[in-house]
Amino acid sequence: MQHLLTAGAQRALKQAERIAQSSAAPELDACHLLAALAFEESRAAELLLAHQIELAMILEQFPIQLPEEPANSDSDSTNEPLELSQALYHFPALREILNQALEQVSRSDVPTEIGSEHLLWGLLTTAGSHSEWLRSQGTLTTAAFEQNLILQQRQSAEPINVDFAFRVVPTTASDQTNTFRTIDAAANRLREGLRVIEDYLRFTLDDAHLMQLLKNTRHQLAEALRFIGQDSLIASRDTLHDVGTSISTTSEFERQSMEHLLQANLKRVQEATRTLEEFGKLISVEAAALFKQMRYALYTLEKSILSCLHNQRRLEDCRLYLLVSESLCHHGSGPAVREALAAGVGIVQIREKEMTDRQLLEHGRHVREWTRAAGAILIMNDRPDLAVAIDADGVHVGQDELPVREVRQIIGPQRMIGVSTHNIEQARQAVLDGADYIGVGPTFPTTTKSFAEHEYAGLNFIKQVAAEITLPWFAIGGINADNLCQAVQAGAQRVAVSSTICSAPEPGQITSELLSQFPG
Ligand SMILES: Cc1ncc(COP(=O)(O)OP(=O)(O)O)c(N)n1
Ligand SMILES: Cc1ncsc1CCOP(=O)(O)O
Ligand SMILES: [Mg+2]
Repeated sequence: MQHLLTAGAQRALKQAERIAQSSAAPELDACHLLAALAFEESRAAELLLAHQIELAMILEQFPIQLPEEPANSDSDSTNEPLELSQALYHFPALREILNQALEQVSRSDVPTEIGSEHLLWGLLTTAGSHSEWLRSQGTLTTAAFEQNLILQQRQSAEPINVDFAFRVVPTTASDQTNTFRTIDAAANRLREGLRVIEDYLRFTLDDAHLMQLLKNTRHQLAEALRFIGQDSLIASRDTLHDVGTSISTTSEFERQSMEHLLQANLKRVQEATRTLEEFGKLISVEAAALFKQMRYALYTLEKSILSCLHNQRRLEDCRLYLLVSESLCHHGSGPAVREALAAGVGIVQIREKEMTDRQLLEHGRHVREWTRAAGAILIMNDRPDLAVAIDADGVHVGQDELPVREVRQIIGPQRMIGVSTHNIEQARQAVLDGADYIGVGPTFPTTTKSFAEHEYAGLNFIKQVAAEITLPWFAIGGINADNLCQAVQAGAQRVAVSSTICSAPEPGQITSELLSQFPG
């Protein structure tokens, strides 16, 4: 069977060769490929960034010198398919890495070409200083990597491709100066806008995860500007004669709220990256590619920040989340749900594993009536289709169930999506995927759902999430009136329980007891 390499993987291999040459290395080795993967716009680069590994860190660690000249797009043409056997022949020093990449591809249940992400997998799983270093950095582990790989494959994101074919290099001195001048102004706008957003994330939202993502964008800007040339930018700057500095609209000085200010700056940075990308194409394709990556990252960041604010408002009064299962309730789920609602539960999930669809539909419609009457939120577990059928407010999905983007297609833009998470990487990913809230656990041992011993995320996971995520989240798993205070002390502002309320002889009374333990 033939195994082909994607255009991205081919580009990375060729770039690795160029890096080995410019570094005056006796031969191509793994660290050159690592730098090439981070350098090239590729799925591997996205994965590295997702795990907080940047090109600058690689350059600091390994004796690498990047080529001064950008890659020549003609000689690096990647239109010809490249077979693995050819790659093994041309790059014998990378044989083990290519073989590992092939092994990872063979695990996929759909026919897949060997992409840059598989080369990165090869780097991570072959022995050497490159893999030792990779594992010691950021959050990259083989498990986390595989998880992300699956997510990337599921999302099958189109590779971001800058339109190199239309590259027109400015020829006159005046065109060159004006191009650098435009880039300089846009870079300053971007830097300033990023700073405003960062300060908002730091002092108002207090979200360390989103702040880190924004910081990554700032580093990327510095990296991209290296391809442009700082000296040319400064030399071309002419603020005194910039007609834009004297034109201002009153709207520039009006900010009705903190959120308005935030949104204006989110738009500002996106516009600036677009200008950088377009004018950057005239100077450096590498820089243009990085600007494009940044623009996409900023769209995702905007969505994550705004969704965080929106969902904080939606779940403001929800401290206690009840997962109701008929089999756990002594007197039937009806009395349990109604009593818990009367005592102040703000959100109810229908979690039934045994009911037929017809039963679920009928039961769901009843719970919908009770929750609506109480002004509470109703979530359907596992089943986006039934969430729509009973007009629930949302659906909750686990790590092995439909991903957020598929669920969104089924339930529409208004309903909420909750995602279960069992470690910090999953929690960060759920925020970026567009979850409206996350379940965080299991916190304590539980008999309601089986977990292997090692799967107990415990209070440490609660602490990690509390330290960096402000999208609403619920600590879950084995929480009762005796241990709830430990979850709260670890940083949980919201908790989800099932058996503690369902199996209680007086569900209303235990609900009040749990609620009374939240501060304020
Ligand atoms: C709020 C909340 N958090 C976590 C879960 C668990 O979901 P999942 O992992 O899909 O397991 P099941 O509940 O479906 O068995 C949840 N349901 N709710
Ligand atoms: C569904 C689920 N997901 C993580 S822990 C858990 C069980 C929650 O039930 P209980 O509150 O009875 O432990
Ligand atoms: Mg589930």
